[in-house]
Amino acid sequence: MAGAWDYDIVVIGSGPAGRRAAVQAAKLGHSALVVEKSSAVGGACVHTGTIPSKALRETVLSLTGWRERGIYGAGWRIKKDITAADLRMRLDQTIRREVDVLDHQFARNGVSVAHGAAWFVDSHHIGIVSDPEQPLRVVSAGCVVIAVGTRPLRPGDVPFDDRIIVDSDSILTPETLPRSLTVIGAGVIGIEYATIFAALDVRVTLVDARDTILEFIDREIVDDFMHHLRDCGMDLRTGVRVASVRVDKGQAVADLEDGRHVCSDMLLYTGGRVGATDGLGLEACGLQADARGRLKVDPVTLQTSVPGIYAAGDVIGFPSLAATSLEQGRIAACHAFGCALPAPEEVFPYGIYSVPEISTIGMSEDQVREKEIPYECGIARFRETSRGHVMGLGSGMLKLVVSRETRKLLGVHIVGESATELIHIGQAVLNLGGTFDYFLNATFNYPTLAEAYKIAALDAWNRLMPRQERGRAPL
Ligand SMILES: Cc1cc2nc3c(=O)[nH]c(=O)nc-3n(C[C@H](O)[C@H](O)[C@H](O)COP(=O)(O)OP(=O)(O)OC[C@H]3O[C@@H](n4cnc5c(N)ncnc54)[C@H](O)[C@@H]3O)c2cc1C
Ligand SMILES: NC(=O)c1ccc[n+]([C@@H]2O[C@H](COP(=O)([O-])OP(=O)(O)OC[C@H]3O[C@@H](n4cnc5c(N)ncnc54)[C@H](O)[C@@H]3O)[C@@H](O)[C@H]2O)c1
Repeated sequence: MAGAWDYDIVVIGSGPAGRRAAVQAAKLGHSALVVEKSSAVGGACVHTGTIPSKALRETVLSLTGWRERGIYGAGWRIKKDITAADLRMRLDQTIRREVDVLDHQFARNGVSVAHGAAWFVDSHHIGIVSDPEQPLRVVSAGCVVIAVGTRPLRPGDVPFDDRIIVDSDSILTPETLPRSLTVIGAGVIGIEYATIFAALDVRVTLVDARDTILEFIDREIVDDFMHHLRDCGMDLRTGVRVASVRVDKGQAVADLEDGRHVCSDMLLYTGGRVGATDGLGLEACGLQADARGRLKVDPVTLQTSVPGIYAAGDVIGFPSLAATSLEQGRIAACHAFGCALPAPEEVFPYGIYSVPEISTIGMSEDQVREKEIPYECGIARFRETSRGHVMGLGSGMLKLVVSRETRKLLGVHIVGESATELIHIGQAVLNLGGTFDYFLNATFNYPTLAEAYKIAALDAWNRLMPRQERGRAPL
């Protein structure tokens, strides 16, 4: 391919999907150009999504002393008056470091970067405008990866002013911290921000049209989580739509369809996201996005209906995670250059960085029941572990779902401190097709929260084996 085009591959967007596609292509010996319309690389992931929300969470947990309250009491605070500037400081520093690492990664691997908005002139030519004063640059490409991600959905009837009515981008730069916050949309983004602000002692009301939240998570874990939300004073209103949103006397007002109104200092609208495909000139290469701006691809190769044009990351929809976007970028680049495709992982974890964290992998109890697989569960509470005592944890649980017939691990579900890290132990056993005997027989570091795996496995074993047979059963 080399020589026929300016670049073997042009990647539009420098988020997780674009970054991984470009570096993978370079590692395979191909020339790659990343076009990024923002002034810094990293995508929504680094600048407005994953990383800022996690940095904000970490700042709130450390400045409030939230993790220590189990020891020193609910009134414990590290810093009494936390300001918007306090939150911004760590966030800016984290973003700067992430951008530095990415710039260096591109430079090291010989990936070229052009800052400017890209669009299709035709299926092998990409126009780039970096500055309206500068002439248009057109580059030719052997293949193209569309990795433009998504942006917050901003319905026309919601009067966003990025001060009182904000979305998940503008909530990162508040002038002052609100004393009360209404969050419309209890998807993952809404739940993460609602719980982060609740940990700051902000009075939070969370509204969602659906009757239940986090439908894809095991119900027992969600019930435990909901108990936390209510315990920290959050007003949770499910099964009710927001009819309209307005600003009245400097306050945000959400008028609910059930006739009630919710007033607060700030309102965060997190009712979904749309693919950033408008302005890409997709018609010039024969592609069309759906109503939510998303593109259809072959799920195995990530190639669109136009040969040589791929799409990866949030722009192709579910599961819309940084973790999966990275892998999709790699798969697209490998396929583009005829390299053997890595077998896709059978199951991947979900991590929700709410306060407390939730993480899950494999089948929930409801899913196992639906499939009529004979099963048993084992549960461990973090307060049963010595590490939990040392940390002052009064809550947190780990649940294993195992097959009665094969003893295979079917699912792991965790709510509580370090859930998003602990899940990877279960992921390894699950993806290697292991049984829960692994946890029964393994020696874990002590004291650790990982010990909860052993406690839960013993609980499952107790339930599986009638008491009189336990002495004869192999452990
Ligand atoms: C608040 C929030 C929290 C999140 N938390 C998590 C989490 O904890 N864990 C997790 O796994 N995922 C999380 N996500 C999801 C994660 O951020 C996304 O899955 C990931 O960023 C998607 O990567 P991407 O490469 O598809 O696109 P993006 O990261 O969105 O990057 C796309 C890039 O393309 C650029 N672009 C767009 N159009 C053009 C154009 N025409 N020309 C040039 N450049 C263009 C954009 O400027 C942008 O830089 C979160 C998302 C949000 C919003
Ligand atoms: N930790 C993570 O992995 C993480 C974190 C954040 C985001 N993400 C990704 O970002 C994506 C987008 O998340 P999201 O939370 O924006 O979208 P979402 O579509 O998951 O949730 C939007 C919610 O808003 C509700 N809603 C919409 N309009 C409403 C109205 N008028 N009144 C009441 N409720 C209304 C919907 O019922 C829905 O529950 C997710 O798919 C997720 O994969 C992942």
